[in-house]
Amino acid sequence: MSARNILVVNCGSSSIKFALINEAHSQFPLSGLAERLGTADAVLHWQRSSGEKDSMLIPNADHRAALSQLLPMVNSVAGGQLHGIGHRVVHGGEFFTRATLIDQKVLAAIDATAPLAPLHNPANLQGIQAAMKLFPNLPHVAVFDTAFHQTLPEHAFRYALPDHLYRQHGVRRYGFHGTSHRFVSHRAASMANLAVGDSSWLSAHLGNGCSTCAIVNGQSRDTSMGLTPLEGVAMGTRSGDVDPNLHSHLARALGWRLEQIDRMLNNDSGVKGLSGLSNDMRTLEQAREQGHVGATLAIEVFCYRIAKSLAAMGCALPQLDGLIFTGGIGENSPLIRRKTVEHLRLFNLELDSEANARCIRGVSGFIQAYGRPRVLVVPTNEERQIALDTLGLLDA
Ligand SMILES: Nc1ncnc2c1ncn2[C@@H]1O[C@H](COP(=O)(O)OP(=O)(O)O)[C@@H](O)[C@H]1O
Ligand SMILES: CC(=O)OP(=O)(O)O
Ligand SMILES: [Mg+2]
Repeated sequence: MSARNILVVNCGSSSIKFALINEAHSQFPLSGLAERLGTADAVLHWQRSSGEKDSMLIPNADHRAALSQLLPMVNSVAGGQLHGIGHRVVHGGEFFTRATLIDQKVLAAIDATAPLAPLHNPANLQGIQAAMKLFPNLPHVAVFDTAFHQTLPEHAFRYALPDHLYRQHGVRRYGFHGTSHRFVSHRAASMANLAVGDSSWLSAHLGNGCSTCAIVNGQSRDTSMGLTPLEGVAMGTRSGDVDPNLHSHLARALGWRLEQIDRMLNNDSGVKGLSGLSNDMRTLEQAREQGHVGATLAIEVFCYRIAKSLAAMGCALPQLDGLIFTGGIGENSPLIRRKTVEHLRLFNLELDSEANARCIRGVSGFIQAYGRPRVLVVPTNEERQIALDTLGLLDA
């Protein structure tokens, strides 16, 4: 059998990453990114393995409009030979502990979990439905962010709430970004010459959504996100942890409705809310350089909360083999890495500033000042991991 082509579609909250992956080659024949979706600056970038790049503006395109531009391009590069499509799905609840072939029942289950991931599952579903329409005869596979965290021990996944809320209503911590935390912990182990099955890591996935994770012997043992991708550290537009009484306070004191509170916490908070400027870390870093007070504060809060969350994750580790930075911010921002690690002196962590500056734009490496504990920058590759999981399912 000749090497198979898999298209991976990763619909994030504000972006679509896509990659055409051939199982025999490490390079992607075609990959790309549609970003700033839903804004006037929406743009589609793509790149061939030859290095040839191009882009086009797609003003105000949503996920569906962006996909209808890129899917025919993918099919043509694959010479009409696509063997399957792997879709990132953020919330799989307790229904899905591994990659799953998508049928009407699976679509309904993804839809049913949408209220728990309002920024993501609807985008993921749009991606799946648009792709299924264009390629009705291909197998479509869902790979869930939540699946890797199904190994959390019960003391980590339960909230201190009445038992029936879990038993009857599934109210528990699920965790997200599992595909990324899994991928980077495998890479980190191989970079450090350690066995995945005998190593312990802290991982910080810092993108638009941000989460931390404790990984022991290849399994997730705790993670900062919970029932929904809102819990945990501060993010681009999401608040992360707040006092649970905030909801009733806003309702009683200010007369806010639930939808208003939801929108504020998911869309108008995080570094965007704090800075009053943007959710884009590049913009905030530039504004901070120019003395913008809100951007400066947003960056301070962002880094302190990540450090605090990583310190808490340390409870789940028998020892620390290394701290991994990944995601758009984790892979590209020496400033955020430095300011985060400055709060982690208690763990004997310190960065080498030259190594820290060098690890940007896809360059991986060790950035700690001394031998141990290690601090690593590891570009995530959710797309490759999703393709591997998709092929694994097609083989099974
Ligand atoms: N050079 C950079 N410096 C700082 N932040 C960056 C840089 N490049 C990208 N980012 C940030 O990465 C974030 C997006 O991360 P990404 O993982 O692509 O997001 P998503 O969660 O949508 O997949 C944005 O806040 C963006 O500003
Ligand atoms: C779960 C989540 O937050 O995903 P993203 O980082 O793509 O927004
Ligand atoms: Mg992401």
